[in-house]
Amino acid sequence: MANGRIVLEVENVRKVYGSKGTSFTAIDDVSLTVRHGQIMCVVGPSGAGKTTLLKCIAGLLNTTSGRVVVDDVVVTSPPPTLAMVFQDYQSSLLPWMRVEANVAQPLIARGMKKRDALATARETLEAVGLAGAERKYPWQLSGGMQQRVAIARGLAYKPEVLLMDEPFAAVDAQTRMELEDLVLSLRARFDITILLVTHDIDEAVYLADQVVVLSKAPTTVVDLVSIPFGQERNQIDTKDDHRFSELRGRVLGMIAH
Ligand SMILES: Nc1ncnc2c1ncn2[C@@H]1O[C@H](COP(=O)(O)OP(=O)(O)OP(=O)(O)O)[C@@H](O)[C@H]1O
Repeated sequence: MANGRIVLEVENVRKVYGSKGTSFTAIDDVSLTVRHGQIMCVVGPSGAGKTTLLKCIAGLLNTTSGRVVVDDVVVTSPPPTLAMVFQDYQSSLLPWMRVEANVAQPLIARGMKKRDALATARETLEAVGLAGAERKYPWQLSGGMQQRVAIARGLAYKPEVLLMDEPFAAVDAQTRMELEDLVLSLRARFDITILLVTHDIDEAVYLADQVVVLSKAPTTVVDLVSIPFGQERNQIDTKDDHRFSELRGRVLGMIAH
């Protein structure tokens, strides 16, 4: 895994909002390299430019300078091999569409036949633990289940890279742990690469192969911390490992200063 090919490169990205006089430098200079199959977690103080960075990677915002390369292609618009899952699952799902239609809709928009899109949607819903919920409406599901639908929607068109922006910030602690374990299982099942922004240092250390620590704005990379737990992790043993608390302390120390 550590030797996987590079699927995402952020090269000296700088992002300045506004224009002269009222400009604000959100990102000063950030470079990252993400390899196939990795989970990379991005942490940093509030306002550190984490969402700005994800939007630049997703092709939703232009960089001021520097560039993002996904699958060897320089990003100038949303890359077809990349999907994004947001914290606010309610606004990413359409309330008047059944769950399976919510997942199928982006596939149909890309030209897949409706029947095939629905079949793929059902398969993906099964993979995120939602078999049986296909014909429900999003508002009939719990918050955690709605976020699973949003994840299925991102996964259904088989992206190379999944970007997640604080995906579990709006759910309770128990659901959060279940969703974290879902992320670990999806990495293995879909053979994807994941870049996840979180405020939760425990979550970052639990999920990541590498944790990127950002400074406050104007943002730079303070450190890149390698996490040595491999692919097999569980909420009890991994968090009981003495290295877990050491790594958490190290990351927290960098954010607090
Ligand atoms: N459209 C915009 N115009 C001007 N400034 C902006 C804009 N969007 C974000 N900013 C500023 O850029 C900085 C980084 O914002 P961003 O949302 O990327 O940070 P963040 O690390 O995701 O924050 P949080 O952890 O609070 O979610 C903040 O100071 C924010 O106020």
